[in-house]
Amino acid sequence: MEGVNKVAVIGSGTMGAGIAQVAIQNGYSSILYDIDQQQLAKAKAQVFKRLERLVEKGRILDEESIQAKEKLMVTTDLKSLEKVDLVIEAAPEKLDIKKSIFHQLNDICSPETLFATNTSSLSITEIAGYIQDPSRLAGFHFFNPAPLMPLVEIVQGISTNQDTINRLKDFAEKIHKYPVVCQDTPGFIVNRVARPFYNEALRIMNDQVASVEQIDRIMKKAGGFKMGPFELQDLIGIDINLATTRTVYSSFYGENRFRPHYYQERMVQAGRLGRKTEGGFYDYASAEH
Ligand SMILES: NC(=O)c1ccc[n+]([C@@H]2O[C@H](COP(=O)([O-])OP(=O)(O)OC[C@H]3O[C@@H](n4cnc5c(N)ncnc54)[C@H](O)[C@@H]3O)[C@@H](O)[C@H]2O)c1
Repeated sequence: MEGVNKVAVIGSGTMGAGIAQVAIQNGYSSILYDIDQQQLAKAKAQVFKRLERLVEKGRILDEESIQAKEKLMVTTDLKSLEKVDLVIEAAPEKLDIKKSIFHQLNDICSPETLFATNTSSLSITEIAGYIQDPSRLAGFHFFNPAPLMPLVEIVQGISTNQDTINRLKDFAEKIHKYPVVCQDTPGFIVNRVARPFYNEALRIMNDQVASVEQIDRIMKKAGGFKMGPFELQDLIGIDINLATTRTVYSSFYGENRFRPHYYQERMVQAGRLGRKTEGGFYDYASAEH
């Protein structure tokens, strides 16, 4: 089977914009699709700005930035994905949204198209069931920020075939990521390991043992983490993080060690989702954080 030449990314939010940037920087013509025209324009501007910053810092040449920009197309028309070789879906972490997207893509794309989902915690096996041939869908899980984080988990659902895994591994290497193949278990590897990092920090904060700032500082200074659990929740998006915790918890049939903390839900109810809303556990509108 052929390799990947043309890529589409579904959803132009935190992850989708970053994934599209990675693809165009590595020479892949890419279509970035979203239902929200304004968000698409914002994502395109963000990607262009990040490329320009890389030129300023001397990390890439001006010519490379220009070439990358030329490879990005944005659209709100799903039918323009007809001729792509690989679709990476990075829409919100809601099963019904992903279901509707893959149902439509199943009819739009060729039977050779590879399908990948960037889901953090939903079942790959279940999502694969939304297309006619579930063997050609796998998880392709980037980490935030996608242009910087080297790891990609390639998640094999029960029906995913080896050819799909091999083609995704090959693509991951071509975009200079480090692929790790794992099976379709709740939270895969990283998000399962990371649950207590967030949950226990929320409990410590809510029990007034230490403040948000203190916990982050201790985890960085004493624990050697690049970011503390609250800074990381703000970066990821508190809604996205809560959705992941909920799914891991229910997928393990309510195992207590994965139980979400209600304070995280309160933050979502308050609309404080983190950096994307200019406020979460920290404020971003005014502060230099
Ligand atoms: N945020 C993270 O740190 C992170 C890390 C790894 C994986 N993920 C996963 O990546 C996916 C996207 O997360 P995100 O943080 O980028 O979300 P986000 O909320 O930042 O962006 C989602 C985007 O999808 C768009 N969208 C909504 N409905 C759509 C539809 N029907 N079709 C196409 N686009 C639609 C929205 O307009 C928005 O631009 C989720 O599955 C999430 O679990 C997130």
